[in-house]
Amino acid sequence: MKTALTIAGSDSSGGAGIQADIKTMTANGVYAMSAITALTAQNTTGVTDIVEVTPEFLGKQLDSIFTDIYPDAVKIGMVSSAGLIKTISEKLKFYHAKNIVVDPVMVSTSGSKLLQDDAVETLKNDIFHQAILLTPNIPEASVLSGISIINEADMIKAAKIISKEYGCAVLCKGGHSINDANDLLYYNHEYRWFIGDRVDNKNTHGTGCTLSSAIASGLAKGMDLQGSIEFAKEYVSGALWAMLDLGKGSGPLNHVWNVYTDAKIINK
Ligand SMILES: Nc1ncnc2c1ncn2[C@@H]1O[C@H](COP(=O)(O)OP(=O)(O)O)[C@@H](O)[C@H]1O
Ligand SMILES: Cc1ncc(COP(=O)(O)O)c(N)n1
Repeated sequence: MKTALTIAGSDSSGGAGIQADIKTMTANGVYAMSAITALTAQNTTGVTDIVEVTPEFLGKQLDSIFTDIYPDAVKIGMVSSAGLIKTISEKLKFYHAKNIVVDPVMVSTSGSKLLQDDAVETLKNDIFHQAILLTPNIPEASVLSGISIINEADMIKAAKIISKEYGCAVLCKGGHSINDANDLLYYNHEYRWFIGDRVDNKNTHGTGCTLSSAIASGLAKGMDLQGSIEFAKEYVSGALWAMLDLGKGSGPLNHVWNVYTDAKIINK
């Protein structure tokens, strides 16, 4: 069985973060492991508190994982603060981690800050150049490129700037755009759109986490980057189409829509 690791924060409501990643990897036939950066007290309406682990403890989680069950791919999500990012960077280098997908999580759908302001520079300098792919959403791509993004041409411009700066592929996700949910991949002077019809579903908590961990699952299974993105986009669209409706706010996706094919039965 192929293996994947998520380095991210825990979401007590199970829709985003570590929980979304483990569900995604498992539903797609990959053995999932986790190194937790922070615990969030969170539900579909918002985040009420965050407790970070220490960099030392995060380092021990990563040592335990890499010295035993080596991951075929690594997904990085909420990393919270500079000290934790430094530890992640050192350990990934030390263990020659491969197929690293970085979702530069900054703010939750519900509006809470998940990355400290002074940690953005550390994330850029210490992690990005180790990645095969960065998956910013539109607000994150805007912060990282320094340009405002209001249309698809801006998405291309922003992805190009980020890709040139860090020497890796960039997938600018279009979930926050007013048009269809089209995602833009830029790498090596070339770009490609991954087209997705917008699903009319207010429950989008965890879409970004789910997409990046599905991409990591594809890479772990030996698919190439574009094949992994195609597969991940289909998986997220299916999880939205399944129309799970839980919680009082922006609810979670149905991560097992592809395992139990009758969505009506599992949504009961
Ligand atoms: N309503 C929607 N219908 C279809 N796809 C969506 C919808 N909202 C988001 N997506 C897709 O979900 C993935 C995550 O995108 P996005 O929501 O922009 O990320 P984030 O959760 O990081 O803000 C992307 O592939 C995006 O196109
Ligand atoms: C622990 C954790 N990690 C990531 C997200 C972002 O997910 P979303 O943008 O869908 O709120 C989150 N809400 N919580």
